[in-house]
Amino acid sequence: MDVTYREEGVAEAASSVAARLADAPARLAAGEAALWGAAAEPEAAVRLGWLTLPRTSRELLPELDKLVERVRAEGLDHVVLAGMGGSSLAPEVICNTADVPLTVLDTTDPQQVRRALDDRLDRTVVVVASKSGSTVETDSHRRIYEEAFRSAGIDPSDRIVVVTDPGSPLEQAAIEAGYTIFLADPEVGGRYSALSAFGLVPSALAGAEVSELLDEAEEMLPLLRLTEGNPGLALGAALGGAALAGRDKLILEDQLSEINGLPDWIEQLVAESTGKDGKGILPVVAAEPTGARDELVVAIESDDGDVRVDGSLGAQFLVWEYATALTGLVLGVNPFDQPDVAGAKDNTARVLEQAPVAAEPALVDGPVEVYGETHAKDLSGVLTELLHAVPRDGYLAVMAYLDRLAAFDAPVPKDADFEQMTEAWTAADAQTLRALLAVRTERPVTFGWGPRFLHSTGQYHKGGPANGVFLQITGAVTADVQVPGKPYTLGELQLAQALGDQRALTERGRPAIRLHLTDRVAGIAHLLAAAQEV
Ligand SMILES: O=P(O)(O)OC[C@H]1O[C@H](O)[C@H](O)[C@@H](O)[C@@H]1O
Repeated sequence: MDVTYREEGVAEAASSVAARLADAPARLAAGEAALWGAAAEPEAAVRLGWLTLPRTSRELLPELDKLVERVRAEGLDHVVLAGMGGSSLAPEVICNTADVPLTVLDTTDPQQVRRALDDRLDRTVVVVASKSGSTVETDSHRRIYEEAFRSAGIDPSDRIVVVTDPGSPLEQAAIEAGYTIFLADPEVGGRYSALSAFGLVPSALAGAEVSELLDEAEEMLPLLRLTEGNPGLALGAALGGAALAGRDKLILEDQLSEINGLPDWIEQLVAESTGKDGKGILPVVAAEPTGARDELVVAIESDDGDVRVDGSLGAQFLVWEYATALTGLVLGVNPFDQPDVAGAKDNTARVLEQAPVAAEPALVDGPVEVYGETHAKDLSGVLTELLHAVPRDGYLAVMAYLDRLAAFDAPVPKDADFEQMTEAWTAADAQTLRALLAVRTERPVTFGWGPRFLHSTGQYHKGGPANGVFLQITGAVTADVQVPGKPYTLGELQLAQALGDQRALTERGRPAIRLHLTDRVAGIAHLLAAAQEV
């Protein structure tokens, strides 16, 4: 694994924190929880298990091999993973990189959940992954799949595999239901769990060679003890040193990498670990560098950045975790907690408990309703206003509570080639808004699918520097899905999550506008057209 500084400023920034990090490798190797200060010590004391996962996770392999064999023998070839944040981001990268199919359910969008349910239920195995065992999205997916299996005459205990921490409410429910259970190491936090049962179980079921990941990570262990030639130290010093020097927007480039989708995983790790106490590093995924003075560009396997990081996927996981833990040390934050995630969750619960109040939109422009404080007269005016509201050192976050696969439903001309298909998908994709707005501002524009991002950048939005401006997108639900045993549907939960987060943001004085698409397809087209008029 190699970490190369390609720019003088980075080398200087890294060396400016070298003294502070000098004894960190030895103290980390000794598992010293006091490294991050007295306030963080109790949490750190039960959060350093990731340092030994390349060895300890091998215990899982025999049991996992047996499960994979059984599932194959039964002809179950559709693997669905229900899990949020740390419980699904690593398997997503592992499976994309290994080119094995995995359906990730980290959404409350009824349309997207229906897609998964309608896909080969008779050949589906579902991994329900939740460390805490109490995450509402994952609990809903479990209930929905249990009912779907039963209605199809399938015994859920033949099809549901649970990954959770010992003693969680999910473990209890799984024991009662007779599900196959993999217990994870409770001394590993969610976003540091790539090489634990959370990363390995779904990936192995989907067909990835997970023991190779452990080999790749294990090769790093001796290097991570060194003060010279330690890739984790080199990366942590660059991230932390650059952030202290004002370069706290981390542009992640992976266009030329054979690892597929690592920036989404890094995004959660860095945003949740550093974005708190008004400090932190904002990861920016899928964006072009703009050359702004607060940017640090890290490129995976390419020369397109200020820092170049080369290495296998298993090595990348461990080295980024190590680097992030050190970055927390440099910034003076606890890299193992997520103090501002709970607020949005509490607000969601409150919204669900209240009788629905029909709020009046501030403005309606075609199929798009605008909620929140605005003086604009139309949609492009709203977008202009938001862009102008971004502070000099700030960012705009676009958050779409929609079906992330909907763009692929866009009609493509008959006999279309790949380029024409891509054009049709891009024109129907909410993500395109990010790129359209990015060319109209000097500041970074991020994009997240809701509620997925709530378990990732959501922490930074609320806990990090107060310089974000927020644009939510929600959409009308035409075919909702009831959550069995709960008084709400997925559509209601999804909207409550958006409203809950909007409240959490506005309570902190952050500008937050919600655009509601009364017709999803027409709404996206209208919104993208409006962005082009800005
Ligand atoms: O694995 P779970 O307990 O379901 O948690 C899933 C996610 O929930 C929260 O949002 C945390 O902030 C994340 O770090 C975590 O990965």
